[in-house]
Amino acid sequence: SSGMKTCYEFLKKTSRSFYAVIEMLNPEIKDAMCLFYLVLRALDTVEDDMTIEKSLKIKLLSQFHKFLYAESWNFTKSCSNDRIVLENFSVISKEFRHLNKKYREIISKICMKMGKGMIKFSNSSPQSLKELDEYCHYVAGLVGIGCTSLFTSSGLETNNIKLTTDISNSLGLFLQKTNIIRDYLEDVNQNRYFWPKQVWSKYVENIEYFSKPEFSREALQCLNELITNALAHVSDVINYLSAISDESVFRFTAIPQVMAIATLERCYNNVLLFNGVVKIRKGEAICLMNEATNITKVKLIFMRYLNKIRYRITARDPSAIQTMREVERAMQIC
Ligand SMILES: COc1cccc([C@H]2O[C@H](CC(=O)N[C@@H](CC(=O)O)C(=O)O)C(=O)N(CC(C)(C)C)c3ccc(Cl)cc32)c1OC
Repeated sequence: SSGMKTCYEFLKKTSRSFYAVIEMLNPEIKDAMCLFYLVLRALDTVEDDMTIEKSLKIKLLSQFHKFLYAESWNFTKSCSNDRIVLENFSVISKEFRHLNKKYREIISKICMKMGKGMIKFSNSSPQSLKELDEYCHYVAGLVGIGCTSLFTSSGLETNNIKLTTDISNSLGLFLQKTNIIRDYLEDVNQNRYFWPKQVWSKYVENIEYFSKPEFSREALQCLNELITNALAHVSDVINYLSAISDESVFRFTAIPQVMAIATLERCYNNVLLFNGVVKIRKGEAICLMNEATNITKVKLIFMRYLNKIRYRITARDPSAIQTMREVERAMQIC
């Protein structure tokens, strides 16, 4: 339909690389996944927009799942780069209402839970590793759980006994923690602090000090501790991908995960993260997209990056033993 074509245009504008990945999906769930992504992007845009007055933001987050059924609802007061999905939300929600009921129920339930979780963290960022897991569950783990429900309810993935809520949650946490680790400088520059205080306060008095050269040793120690925490999810990621049977679902799910392990490896013990953005090169990303076609190749990709991290672990790093343990545990699964 023309409405769906417009939605794919929105997807292309909000995330070129993810647009390419969704394009590969089985036609049975392609539209549902495109709309799921756009609806989540709209919700995330509300949460991210610091110009929206607090009480209005809380109302929007708690009501969001109902806007899916509010025919003409749009939000024109956002100044975010992704405001296009809010200003044209009525186009997205119209297509959403044409989806099969089983997909609509999954998407609206995830939005309701995510909105509630975002409200819970609207006044304070995660203070501990436990709160970081809780926050990441709300903004990313629920996405993994929602995607898994779409895969299984579509009939494309039948052995859903292995695709449990817990390991689906881990896929989201692995991606979100990698983004939080990678985006240290961008977030701190916007006064957004996702690195838990209980961790960074072991190394410095103020998280901004990590960008000062005289604190680069402490910065690296904190960075390596957070990367070690993220690596604990790798075994769930590999177990999840091992249980996928549909080829297009496999690629759609595996590509972001291999990007994440490559990003974590680039970030490990890398002081450049505190004064610039550490991203994998375009060429490497394209290679990874083409390589992540089956579980054997994905295990080899993970082994390659886990080995590169292992060779860079230095004995004087306080997390060295824990990092080695997580890397070896992950390598055993691969
Ligand atoms: C089984 O679970 C999944 C299977 C496949 C893909 C994703 C996951 O991958 C993208 C991949 C993506 O969107 N990558 C970005 C690159 C970047 O963010 O740097 C992009 O391509 O723009 C991603 O990052 N997020 C955002 C969250 C991490 C918050 C979940 C995301 C947002 C909405 C949806 Cl429907 C899906 C995803 C899954 O979710 C875990």
